[in-house]
Amino acid sequence: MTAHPAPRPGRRAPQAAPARRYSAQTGPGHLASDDGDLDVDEALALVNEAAGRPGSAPGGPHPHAGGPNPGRPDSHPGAAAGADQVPGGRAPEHPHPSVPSAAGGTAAQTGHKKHDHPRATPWPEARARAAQAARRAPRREAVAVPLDAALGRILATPLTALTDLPSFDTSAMDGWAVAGPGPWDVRPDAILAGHARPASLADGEAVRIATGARVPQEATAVLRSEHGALDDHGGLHPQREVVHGQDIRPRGQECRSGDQLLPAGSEVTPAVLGLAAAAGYDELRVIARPRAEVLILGDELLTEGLPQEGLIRDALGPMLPPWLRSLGAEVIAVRRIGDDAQDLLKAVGESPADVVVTTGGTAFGPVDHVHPTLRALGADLLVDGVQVRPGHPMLLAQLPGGRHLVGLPGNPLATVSGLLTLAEPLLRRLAGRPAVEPYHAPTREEIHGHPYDTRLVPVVLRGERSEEAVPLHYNGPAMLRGIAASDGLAVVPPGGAKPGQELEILDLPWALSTLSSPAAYSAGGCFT
Ligand SMILES: Nc1nc2c(c(=O)[nH]1)N[C@H]1C(S)=C(S)[C@@H](COP(=O)(O)OP(=O)(O)OC[C@H]3O[C@@H](n4cnc5c(N)ncnc54)[C@H](O)[C@@H]3O)O[C@H]1N2
Ligand code: MOO
Repeated sequence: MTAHPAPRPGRRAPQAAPARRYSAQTGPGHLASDDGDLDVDEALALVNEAAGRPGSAPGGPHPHAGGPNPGRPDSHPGAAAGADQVPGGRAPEHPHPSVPSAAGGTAAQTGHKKHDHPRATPWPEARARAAQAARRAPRREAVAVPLDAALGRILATPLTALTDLPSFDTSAMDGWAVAGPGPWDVRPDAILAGHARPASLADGEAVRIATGARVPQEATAVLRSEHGALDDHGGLHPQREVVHGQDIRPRGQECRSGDQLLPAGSEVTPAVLGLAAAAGYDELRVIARPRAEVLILGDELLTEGLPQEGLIRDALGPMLPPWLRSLGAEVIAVRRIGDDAQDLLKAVGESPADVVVTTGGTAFGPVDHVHPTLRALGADLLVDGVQVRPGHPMLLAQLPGGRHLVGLPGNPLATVSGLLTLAEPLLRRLAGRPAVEPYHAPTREEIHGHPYDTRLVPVVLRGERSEEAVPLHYNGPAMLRGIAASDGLAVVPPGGAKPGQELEILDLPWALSTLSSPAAYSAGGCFT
């Protein structure tokens, strides 16, 4: 993917609604820091401050934020908007028939006033609640890790120089260290990088020196090899004017011992690793990663081979762990639970994870055990359904002890929707990572909307500066074909979007990395 348009300023999170509670459980939760390390919020505030943006939670007030859900309908054809949809109203170019959108207008236009899921939370508020849940979670500890394990982690303490840099006066060039005005008598020895303190240099003397070597205290300049000429008697003559101090890097030029190089809350990038090593670090104190356990539900899932006899391949076991890691989590286990209520209860109840992520079983079918499990455990339902398509049965609960459970719907694109809506803000915050700045792009085509719910539609970003979002086919809840070829998900407000309308774009976590390329689009265009 190419560069994004300039991101819009961050937005503030609205006040979260009170949690719906299965039983009288009190959430734990504080983030007060009682030692020198910063807690996650403090670190985030610092990073946001350094970046000149207001403290923001993902999915703050949203242009399409609905008010409280008006009530329960008997039924409405708009529910079909959760089914396989065709952006722009065009027929999909694939052999499987799609259900055409029945939600081509706003709620007012279609006469629908109610929602089929009475407790569903508006999409922007669901994101804000997930971020807020992380703020109330038990404080994340700081851990010391060796440099080679710190990549991608978040600094729990400022990176403070443990030494002056450079730590001695250094030659910036290969040439001669000279003392006083030339010509100079050249000494026979040479000073190389890594050598201990060099012999002193008398006025009128020069000595060969390598880049990075210690400059003798008496040296007044370094003359580059290409700027000096040797005569037959060992005399060195400058070929151009020599300025006092030239090509000497004085000790402490970059920093003094104790200087703050980076604030707490910074992400450890390869460059930060290099800086930390140069500044004397062997290990870094970083925010502990939230531990996630993935529970894959469903008796119909195969882990290898071709789908057969009504069984299908598990698409989520391979997809979720790397996705969760890219959001800052440590994935401690991926378990296949099947459709057994007791197994699920035991697995969730005994999980040592900070965040249990389940797939499937969120709806109300005969073997959908997530709700009964949460009820049995006395969990607080923070989000129970979201006004978003696909993925509306997704949920977020706080388990006793302050752990969280993200219930992702089983339809694979609905799973992605749940990941971006609930898991992303929760894990990002728990991991101490700053919220991603929202950005927008105009849609090239009309995109049909759901009458009341937000839609998340896979798009590619076109144009030299990725300034235009092009919706992709194969965006049905059970399909991954569109998302696999996409740069991100467009947030389509209830009622849909007209050509040219600016839409928020949710990045995929790898979209900005070197893994990303617009090749999927340019390779054939069969997805749009
Ligand atoms: N009566 C209603 N039924 C359903 C509704 C509804 O509102 N009323 N909502 C539908 C929507 S929308 C979704 S999304 C699903 C959510 O269902 P669950 O979370 O309970 O998921 P399952 O029923 O277990 O599975 C749904 C679907 O996804 C397939 N699946 C599950 N796990 C995987 C996996 N690991 N890899 C690939 N595919 C997976 C599963 O086979 C089903 O086809 O509920 C609708 N029903
Ligand atoms: O439409 Mo469901 O929400 O398939 O995800």
